[in-house]
Amino acid sequence: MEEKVVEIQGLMKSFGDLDVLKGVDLDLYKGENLVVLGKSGSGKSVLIKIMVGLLKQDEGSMKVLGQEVSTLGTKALNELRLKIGFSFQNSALYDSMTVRENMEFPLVRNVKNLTRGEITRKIEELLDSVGLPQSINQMPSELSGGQKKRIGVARTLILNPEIMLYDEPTAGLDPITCMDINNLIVQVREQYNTSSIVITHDLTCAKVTGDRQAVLLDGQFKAIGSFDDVFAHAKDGRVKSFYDYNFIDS
Ligand SMILES: Nc1ncnc2c1ncn2[C@@H]1O[C@H](COP(=O)(O)OP(=O)(O)OP(=O)(O)O)[C@@H](O)[C@H]1O
Repeated sequence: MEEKVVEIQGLMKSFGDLDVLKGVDLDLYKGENLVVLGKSGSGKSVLIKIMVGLLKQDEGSMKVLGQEVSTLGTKALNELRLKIGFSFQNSALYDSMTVRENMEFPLVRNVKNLTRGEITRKIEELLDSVGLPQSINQMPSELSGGQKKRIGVARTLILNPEIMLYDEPTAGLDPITCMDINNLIVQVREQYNTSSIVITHDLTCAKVTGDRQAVLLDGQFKAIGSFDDVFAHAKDGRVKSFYDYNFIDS
């Protein structure tokens, strides 16, 4: 049987009168790229925050790597978070640090007893994987938006996460750079054997990167499956309209 790295069952979360998650069920399998689609305000970030223990659900279960997140204490939660790589929408590089310093930062903070040589080798290997070995001494301000995203992904990978979370990875990029980032997401899974959740509004990104698509609508996943199953044969009008309103270059 396929191993589940995330298991979500009956998850509910409200803020006052606002019911955001109304019984969410979803599994992420080891080694898969799962795309989460949903319009703005549908609860995608709330779901991710519950996954990394920044918010607690009202009801239901969120198991990550076999552990019920809401029951974890600070130490166990910090250990779990180290296994989850979060690639932010704006790439979240420190502007005052070079690429090398940006990459070193999570390593020095979280991994003890690494020699200078080991740190440099690791940084060079990852910059190579994202196709930017020459950028090591550059400042973020000298990089394009797409290059910053690549460095952001490389920095996230430096702690060998088991799960990658990509938040709007192609937002604000031109179509060719979007394709580069989509291909990078596919490559990362193959090269590092990560399991990933890709949050996006971009259906081309969804199609290229996702093994499965999950559409969050009205507080629940209304459709989960392959791109064609979810969209080509969409029965729910709201899932279909999500497709119809997006440009797709297929
Ligand atoms: N801490 C909070 N307190 C109160 N309401 C919140 C809180 N966090 C989120 N919400 C509300 O929950 C709803 C879902 O928000 P969420 O950020 O998950 O949306 P999203 O799907 O990630 O949207 P986007 O695509 O725009 O990022 C929104 O109506 C938001 O205002």
